[in-house]
Amino acid sequence: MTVLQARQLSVALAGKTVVEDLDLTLSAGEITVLLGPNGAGKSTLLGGLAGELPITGELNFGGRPMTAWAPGALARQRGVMPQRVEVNFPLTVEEVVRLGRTGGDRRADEAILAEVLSALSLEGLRYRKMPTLSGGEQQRVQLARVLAQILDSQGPRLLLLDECTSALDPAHQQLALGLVRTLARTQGIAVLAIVHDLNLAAQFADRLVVLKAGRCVASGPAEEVLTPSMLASVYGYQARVERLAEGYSVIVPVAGAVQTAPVKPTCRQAS
Ligand SMILES: Nc1ncnc2c1ncn2[C@@H]1O[C@H](COP(=O)(O)OP(=O)(O)OP(=O)(O)O)[C@@H](O)[C@H]1O
Repeated sequence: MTVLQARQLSVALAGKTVVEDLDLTLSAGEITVLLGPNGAGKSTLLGGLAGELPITGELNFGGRPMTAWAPGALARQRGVMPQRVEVNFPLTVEEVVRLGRTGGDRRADEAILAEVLSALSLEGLRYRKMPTLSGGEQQRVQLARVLAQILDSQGPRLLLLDECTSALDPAHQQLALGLVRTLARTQGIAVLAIVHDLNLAAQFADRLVVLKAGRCVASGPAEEVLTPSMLASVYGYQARVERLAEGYSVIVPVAGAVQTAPVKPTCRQAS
């Protein structure tokens, strides 16, 4: 089932069109990973889909134009995790996760709070103040907040995740993306996630969309899209793609392909 459909979508930033003419379909239960080099327009696209940046073109969510949705309803159906969230107020972990709840049924709020804290190994940090947490701990709290926002809603649901595992150690990356995948599958949530780690993308994506200079240059299943020629042409990255028995691929940099500029001494040597 299609949850989000964009046709000929363009997104502008500071008066400049950064993402251009993009067609995108996100389906219930699927994780679509958005790849592309730094500055390709990935966060800008997410900002456009999240309603934070001006767009042109067609954007439908749950079969209705995005603009037809009331803000309160959208908040229960669409969770957005930006790349950087700084919490400088002395809020506790549980207070931040509660921010994701729009209010209503208190018993449901408590149950969801306990569920997401447990699923992201945050129970022991529940009463800690945010500014005292490490970067990875804070990132897990932000993911918990976004999940708590939409978990018990009915109807079409969408998660937009901008590098939600960039600060996590490998075990917590597996925990977080494994949880997102399980929730997507069991609750029919459509997920669009920006992931720079190609191995995580290969492991967790049902579909990849590759952006370069604001345009989609490839899309499809990882085994079709993640090829040495795509990595070379899009990233200028020389790598092998090895298929594992587990059913996904790992990307291995080609030895000796790293180009480094010679470093010239800029300081005069002390004589
Ligand atoms: N506030 C801004 N004003 C003007 N240009 C901006 C602004 N923010 C970002 N840009 C530019 O827009 C382009 C796209 O940025 P965007 O953050 O969408 O890229 P990205 O693909 O998410 O990159 P990264 O992988 O580095 O996070 C970049 O060239 C960036 O320099």
